[in-house]
Amino acid sequence: MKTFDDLFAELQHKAQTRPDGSGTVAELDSGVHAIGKKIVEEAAEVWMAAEYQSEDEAAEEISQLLYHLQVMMLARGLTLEDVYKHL
Ligand SMILES: N=c1c2ncn([C@@H]3O[C@H](COP(=O)(O)OP(=O)(O)OP(=O)(O)O)[C@@H](O)[C@H]3O)c2ncn1[C@@H]1O[C@H](COP(=O)(O)O)[C@@H](O)[C@H]1O
Repeated sequence: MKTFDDLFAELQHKAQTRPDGSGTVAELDSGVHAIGKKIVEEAAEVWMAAEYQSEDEAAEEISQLLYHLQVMMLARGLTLEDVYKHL
């Protein structure tokens, strides 16, 4: 099973190698403003799923929010350590 750290390493690699067809590369190219809007959209989906949908659906929405947060970290040049030091 993929962990948060595994996904971040995968996304870092995608950002560096920029493979064709990568949604991550496309999202990074869309910029911080667009990524921020995606985070807000996904956060709302987490809220709605947590209130009205199943546990699995809520978990899926949370995974998508975590993904977009990682894309934002990459867009801003942040590492896992930069974030973890605040936990
Ligand atoms: N974990 C994710 C992941 N979670 C969410 N998403 C993106 O978030 C979208 C989900 O949003 P919604 O369900 O709200 O669907 P949507 O609003 O219709 O989506 P859009 O129209 O906005 O694309 C998906 O379409 C993906 O674009 C993800 N995209 C990629 N990953 C993983 O990231 C890695 C790299 O992916 P690529 O860069 O695409 O190769 C792979 O391991 C993927 O599994």
